[in-house]
This record gives sequence, structure tokens and C-alpha cells, in this order.
Amino acid sequence: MAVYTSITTEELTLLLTDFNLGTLVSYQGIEGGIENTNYFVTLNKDDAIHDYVLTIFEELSLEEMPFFVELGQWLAARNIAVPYAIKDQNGIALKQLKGKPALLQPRFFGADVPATQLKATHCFQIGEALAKFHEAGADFYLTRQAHRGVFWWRRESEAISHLLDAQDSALLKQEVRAFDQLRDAKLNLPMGVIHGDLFHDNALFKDDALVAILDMYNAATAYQLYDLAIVANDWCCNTDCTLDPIREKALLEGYASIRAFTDDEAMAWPVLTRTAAMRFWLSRLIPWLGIAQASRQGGAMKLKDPNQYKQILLSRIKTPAVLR
Ligand SMILES: Nc1ncnc2c1ncn2[C@@H]1O[C@H](COP(=O)(O)OP(=O)(O)OP(=O)(O)O)[C@@H](O)[C@H]1O
Ligand SMILES: N[C@@H](CCO)C(=O)O
Repeated sequence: MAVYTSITTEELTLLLTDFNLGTLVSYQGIEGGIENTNYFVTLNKDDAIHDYVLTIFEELSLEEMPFFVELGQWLAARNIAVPYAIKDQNGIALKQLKGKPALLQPRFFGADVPATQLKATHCFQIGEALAKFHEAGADFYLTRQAHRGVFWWRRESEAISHLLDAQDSALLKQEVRAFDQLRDAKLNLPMGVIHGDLFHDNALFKDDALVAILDMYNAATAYQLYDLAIVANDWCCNTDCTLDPIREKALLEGYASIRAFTDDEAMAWPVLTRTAAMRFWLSRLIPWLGIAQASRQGGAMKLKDPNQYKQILLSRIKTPAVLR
């Protein structure tokens, strides 16, 4: 169940009075999300219908929100098709519902492409869009340490190791070390704001054309190439967890058509594709193993299969990725 926080018409109407965007026609909870509660909200202003999405944040605190509010507005102002928090009549975008952070954002129309239907054209377009996202975000004035980044995976890989068999535990630790070695090598790896979770279900397409990138709540300051590795592992993955060279080539070409890779990035790519696989293996393992997530206040969580990401990691080790 994706709607963790239920709201009443009265609560929504009260929130909307701050905005002057029109009167409430309807609202409906969106199924499918994992981390947040989302509603489609339809308003009528001067006899015209306008659609919005209301997001209520289940995990992020109010203190963490300004980075995301500012980022959405920053990217949208630079023509990146992402949702952004609309400011109310007093210039305030960050609202609260039931004591949780809440944002009202424009709604995009499109649908995500199911994994089995992803083609080279989708991968080329998402590569291009990600490079534009990175370029627009390169001089974003706020920074953020990823909450599931290097410090998290160092800590969590230790914390769960007693629940894993010796082989898995060693594999996890090996990948944590490989990333530490990469960092120590001080390579020329461009950094900036990254999306952090650009899986295919976070992109909307219409008639095979990319419409928008959603769900930026894992955004952080990190290596741009690591973000591309997250995309590659998801968008170019076959059902048997090997990687499709045709889709991966299209993804990399799309990205490079906007931003050329550095020589050091070509060196780092095989490791970063492994790091990105390890990160999602670990983040899926934790709830899978029944470890309580302290930040979550109830609500049944939809579990994703950690083994898929272990297999992707093994594929990346067996056949090291090539950037160019
Ligand atoms: N601005 C928007 N325009 C159109 N649809 C949206 C918008 N924001 C969210 N949605 C819809 O809501 C769904 C869930 O949103 P989102 O991915 O942000 O939530 P989430 O709980 O973080 O999910 P997950 O963790 O699974 O990615 C999206 O897949 C999309 O269908
Ligand atoms: N995209 C993540 C879940 C949401 O962060 C995963 O597939 O594990």
C-alpha cells in the first residue's frame, strides 16, 4: 500500500487556500510509490482544469527538505523536466500535513516503461537527460551527503554481516573496499548533484519520448559517473541480470552527446558499476533481512529482491563494464 498518510478533503482544502490555484475538483492516492505518499490533485481555476501532485514525506524530516525544494526549483528553472515545489501566496513551498513535510508540484503526463520493454531509444534519451541534469546541477549552491552513500554502506555492511553467509559478507566488504580505493586514488571524477535513484520507474515517457524525471529524494553531492552507473545497472539489465551491451552503448552515447567523459572516468567505470550494484543490494537486503528501519513509522513496505542486485554485481565482476 503506497498511501501511508491519509488526508481528508478538509485538510487538503485548508492547504490549498494558501495557494490560490483554484478549487478542489478531486484527489486520489497514487499506488506504486515506496518511500512517500503521493496524491494526484485536480483543481479548477477560472473554468480550466489543472493537475498537481501532492507528496507527503514519510522518511525525510523538515530539516532535510530545503535541499530538495531548492534543487527542484533550480533544475526546473534550467529547463530540466522535474517536479518542483510550487510556492504559496506567501512564497512558501515547504508545507506540512499531519506533521510531515509536504509539497505541491506540477503533474506530468506519461508512464514509465516496464523493464522488459526498455529499448536503446529509451536508454539514449535517459543518458542525454541525466547529463543535462548533471550539467544544470553542477553549480547548485547547496550540497548534501548521500544518506545511502559511502558512510552508510561502510557502516551497514558491517552491521548486517553476521546475518549473511561468509561468501556474501566477504563480497560486500570487498566492494566497500574497492570504492574506498577508488576514492583514495584521487582521480578526476566530476562531482555535483546527482539524482541517486534514477530507475526506469522514476521516468515518464509518452510515445517513446521522455517527458520527466521524478523522485529526486535520493539526490546528493557525489560523482556524476556513479549516478550513470545506477542508471546503467537498472535500465540495461536483462531478466537474467546480465547487462545488455546494446542498451548500455545507447545510454553512454546519449550521456556523452551532452558531456564528454574524462579519461579517469573511463578507468573508474568498472568499479562504479559494481559500487552502484552493491549499494542497491545492501539497501534491499536490510528490509529483506527484517532489520527495522528506525525512521519508518509503520506502514507495510513493499520489498524488492536483493538477489537481483547481487546477481548484477556478479555480472559486473565477471564482465567488467567498458565506458568507451
Ligand atoms: N509530478 C508527477 N507527475 C506525474 N506523476 C507523478 C509525479 N510525481 C509522482 N508521480 C507518480 O507517483 C508515483 C510514485 O512517485 P515517486 O516515485 O516519487 O514515489 P516514491 O514513493 O518515492 O516511489 P519509489 O520509491 O518507488 O520510486 C510515480 O511512479 C508516478 O507514477
Ligand atoms: N530504486 C530502489 C528503491 C527506491 O529507492 C530499488 O529498486 O531498490
